[in-house]
Amino acid sequence: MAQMRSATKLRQILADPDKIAVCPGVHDGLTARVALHVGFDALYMTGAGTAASRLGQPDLGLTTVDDMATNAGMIAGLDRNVPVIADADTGFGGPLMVARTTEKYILQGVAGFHIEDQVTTKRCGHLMGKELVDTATYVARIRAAAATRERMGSDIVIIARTDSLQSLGYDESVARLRAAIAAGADVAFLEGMRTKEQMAQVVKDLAPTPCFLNMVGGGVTPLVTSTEAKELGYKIVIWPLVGMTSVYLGMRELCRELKATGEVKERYTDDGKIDGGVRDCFEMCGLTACSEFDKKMGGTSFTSGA
Ligand SMILES: C[C@](O)(C(=O)O)[C@H](CC(=O)O)C(=O)O
Repeated sequence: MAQMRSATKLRQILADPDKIAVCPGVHDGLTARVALHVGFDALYMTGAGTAASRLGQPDLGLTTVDDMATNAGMIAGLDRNVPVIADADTGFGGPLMVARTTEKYILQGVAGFHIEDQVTTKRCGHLMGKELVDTATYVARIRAAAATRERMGSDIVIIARTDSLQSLGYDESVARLRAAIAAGADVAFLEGMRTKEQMAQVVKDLAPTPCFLNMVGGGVTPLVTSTEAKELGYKIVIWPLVGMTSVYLGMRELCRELKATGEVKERYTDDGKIDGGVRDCFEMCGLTACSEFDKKMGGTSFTSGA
């Protein structure tokens, strides 16, 4: 049976008045596997986490389109039933480059992606000193993405992000989002909101276009629960740093333990099993499914178990 495209699935969530896509941020195969295992309807591939995990660098526009598209595609391929929304930063250049970016994201099986109006040497939306391109340049990026979607017969969800709140204020940001919607964006993302009033207002001002909410721990936007986000009218809420923060804290804890004591003690579940040991991690990544597939296909690598 043909599988429904992940973008179509994401569109169904957007169209369902009872639903909101709650997306943990993931940045690699393992963080994506954990999020899938816990059971989310959609995932978010964070650019910040991709820069940190693949390059060991902060979110300053250092990743290339191939860093991002390859990472997004690997994550999207782990479970094609779960749509992946991926960060596409500025689209990585002018209209021609944005078209290439869009094509790559579509071919990688990404369900939705966001493009913003920062200059190419962008930075995290929650840092100070962001610089913007003008509205015409921004709209050309969105138009190029929409034209590429059309040319490829794709229904990938285009999310227009604006970073203009910081320097140009609310009214100009809403005007930019309206212009992006007119150019073919499906979803609006006002980055760096500072008050709950703004968070409520933008949903009303842009209705019926669905809105996207970014919950960054330690960022400038007040954090609300996913239930509150839904009550405010948001259709997608991302928690982009879930993967990056947990790897950072977990890695730091175990490194400190090893440095201080010369060993890392086993962790146990409540029922006394080793937690997070080698077998657990491999199972998380599909060990049993791999060995069963091999056997079913007539392979012999796992006849004596694994
Ligand atoms: C959403 C975001 O684009 C990301 O890369 O995950 C970042 C998150 C971050 O750097 O804190 C952003 O908000 O710019």
